[in-house]
Amino acid sequence: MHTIAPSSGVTLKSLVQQTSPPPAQISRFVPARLVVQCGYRFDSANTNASTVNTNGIPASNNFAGHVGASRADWQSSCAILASKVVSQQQDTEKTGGAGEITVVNGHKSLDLVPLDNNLPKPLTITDLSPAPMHGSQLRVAYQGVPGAYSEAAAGKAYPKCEAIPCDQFEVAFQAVELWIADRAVLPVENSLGGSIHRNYDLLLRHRLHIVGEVQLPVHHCLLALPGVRKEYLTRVISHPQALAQCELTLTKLGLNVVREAVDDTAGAAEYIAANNLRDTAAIASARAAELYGLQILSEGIQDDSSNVTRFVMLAREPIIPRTDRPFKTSIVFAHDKGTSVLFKVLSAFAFRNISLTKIESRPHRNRPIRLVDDANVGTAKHFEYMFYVDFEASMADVRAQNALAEVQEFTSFLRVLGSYPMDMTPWCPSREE
Ligand SMILES: O=C(O)C(=O)C[C@]1(C(=O)O)C=C[C@@H](O)C=C1
Repeated sequence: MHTIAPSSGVTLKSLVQQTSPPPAQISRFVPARLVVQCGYRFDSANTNASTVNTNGIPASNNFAGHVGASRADWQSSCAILASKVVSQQQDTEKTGGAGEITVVNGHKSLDLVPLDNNLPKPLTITDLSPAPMHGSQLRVAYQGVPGAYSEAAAGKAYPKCEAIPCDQFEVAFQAVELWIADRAVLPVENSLGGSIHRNYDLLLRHRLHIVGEVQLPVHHCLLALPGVRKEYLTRVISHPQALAQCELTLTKLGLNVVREAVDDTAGAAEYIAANNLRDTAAIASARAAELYGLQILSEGIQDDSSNVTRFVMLAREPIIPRTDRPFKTSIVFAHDKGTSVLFKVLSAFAFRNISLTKIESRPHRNRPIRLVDDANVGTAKHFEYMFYVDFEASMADVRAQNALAEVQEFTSFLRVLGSYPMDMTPWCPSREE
């Protein structure tokens, strides 16, 4: 796998104003984490998504339909984002607090840091120009910086790909929608930390299709600058999932440290190196240690040696489902009125001997609460959900088609997110990341 730099030099302003070609050189000051506050709706019609046709593939797959109503919508979204990004950069410049982690939208974010290496920089929303250079290699977007587990997952899913780092999950989705990348590889769940809810929400909001899955053994290390001893540490930083996956081990190590969340594991390592932080350690991969010149203080610090993260591969087009190898299908649906709807939906699979591998519920964004009046006891507030279900069958299998036809009768909304080959790679601890 190769990594490439995102299409450099395209400022958000130039994208919005459609002016002259981008400058060849961008500033060496790159945001370790440029936090873009994506409060806009990219495609408001998404939750009324596609209908299911006879082979189970969502009928609507028109590119223009993916990117909001028009290019003007996209540009005005960019203009709003541009002003937020610029004002945020100015704030950061004013405070100039390298070494400090600030809180933005409830998340810790890292300040601008000078960086002098040749590693590809993560795509930010400002890089999303729909004029990619198209080589022969598959371009695969992932969230994080080089050395992130997601980069390893991209390489496992597409061994000869060009991996494109993105600073947020949202940007990875948009990179595919805007043809900057051909695929995105994003984590959806971990065996210790559970679901990555953000990606479930984004799967619904965007119109990409799941075309595969890949499971990556995740082997965490505690990293610090060369010469730093564990006793000197006052803080451990990492992705919230990585902190969760090492929670018990960190306590057992007896470190007197605060734990702080950042956007990705390798980004934490990069941040320590860039700011020469001798009191801070990162939880990240051995590859991140190598890339950012850190030493490994402890290896295998995840609470379970068989720690594994499941990633999905996303594309603009669905793949044609087959029956000659094990397939999985992912759907999302919302309740219709009536009783025992969830039971009825799950029964549609049980009666056909189709195994469910996962069920996840998320708040129904358009209708989070339903009020039910009872004359005797008052008004009850019921939470409304979107249910995500994975089941072990291909949409080419008539059992799955019949099950979904039945599910459609009980639900107000149903979308097939993808029907794709299951990752059947045998468990092999020696190939841990
Ligand atoms: O931070 C990284 O290195 C990532 O690739 C993200 C991520 C995640 O989102 O779960 C991926 C795998 C591990 O579970 C920990 C973190």
